[in-house]
Amino acid sequence: MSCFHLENVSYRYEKRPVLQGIDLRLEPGEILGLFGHNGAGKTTTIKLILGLMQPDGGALSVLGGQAGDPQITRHLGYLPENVMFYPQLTGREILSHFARLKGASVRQVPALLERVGLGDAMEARTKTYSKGMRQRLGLAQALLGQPKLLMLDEPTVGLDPVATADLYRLLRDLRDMGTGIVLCSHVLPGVEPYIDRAAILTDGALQAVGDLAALRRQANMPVTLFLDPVRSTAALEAVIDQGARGQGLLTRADNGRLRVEIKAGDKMAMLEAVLGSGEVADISIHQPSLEDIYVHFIGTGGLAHRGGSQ
Ligand SMILES: Nc1ncnc2c1ncn2[C@@H]1O[C@H](COP(=O)(O)OP(=O)(O)OP(=O)(O)O)[C@@H](O)[C@H]1O
Repeated sequence: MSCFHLENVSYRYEKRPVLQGIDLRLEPGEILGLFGHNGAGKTTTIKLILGLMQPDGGALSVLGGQAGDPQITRHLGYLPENVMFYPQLTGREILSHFARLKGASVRQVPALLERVGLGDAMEARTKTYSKGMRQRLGLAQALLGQPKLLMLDEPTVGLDPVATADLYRLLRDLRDMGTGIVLCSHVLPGVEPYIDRAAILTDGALQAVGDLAALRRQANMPVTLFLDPVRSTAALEAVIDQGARGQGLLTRADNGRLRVEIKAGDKMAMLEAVLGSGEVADISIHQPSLEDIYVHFIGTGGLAHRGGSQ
């Protein structure tokens, strides 16, 4: 049973379409990164899955049932982008309150607070919490009742690098125990090793979905080779020109190294030609990163998207 399945889903606020033809599925034990610029439609997608709104078109199922059904909702965990808590209550009191609202056992509260690193602060009022501590409390709230589907909106905002790494480790553990996780963000650096698949959303439409290898294929971006010559960059360049067989590669000498951009499918043939020549002392290969791919799909309109159409 999928954690959720959106088929050709669309949604409009008043008359303005904000999601169009969204096909997206999440399986248990998988972390999906949902990436997009401000206003791309990430939060709207999550709200539909939570059942807070109904799609205007298409079909949506959540944990095999209907979004918004209380029997389904109790198995969902959600960390909103901006978490606010009653300042006069302690972390333990707040989490206990949310546990009662969710119909989850209050007995799990201390262990959950320990798990998110708030064990020592659980009896302190949240007005004394730092932003990162409030974010951790929000995460504990999302983890109440061992959700089968966990959705996190910008979960690393306010976390320092150590806390961010802790969060990703925790998400991995949950994933390994079978939880389906959606991680919404526009902060891409560092997230790549922790997600199984990424979905890239712009202006309410999915541009690409898949694991990193699939996204690289879809983006069809060049691979960059950095080559250190044995004798001279000119001699090495001649080898590359020959290996390229007139394909006109983008080659640039940089600090005594050659930088070559080549289609992914031509990479191995070029490497063989270069290695066989005896002209290369060292090679490093740069594959497009998730960030490169994101920028590719967001396109040159990336800056124009900042702030969305809000
Ligand atoms: N309540 C609302 N009424 C009208 N339009 C809305 C409402 N909420 C969101 N929108 C619009 O819907 C579009 C998608 O918004 P959404 O919040 O889903 O984007 P997002 O990808 O989560 O953005 P961000 O990264 O800034 O949180 C935006 O253009 C936004 O202005």
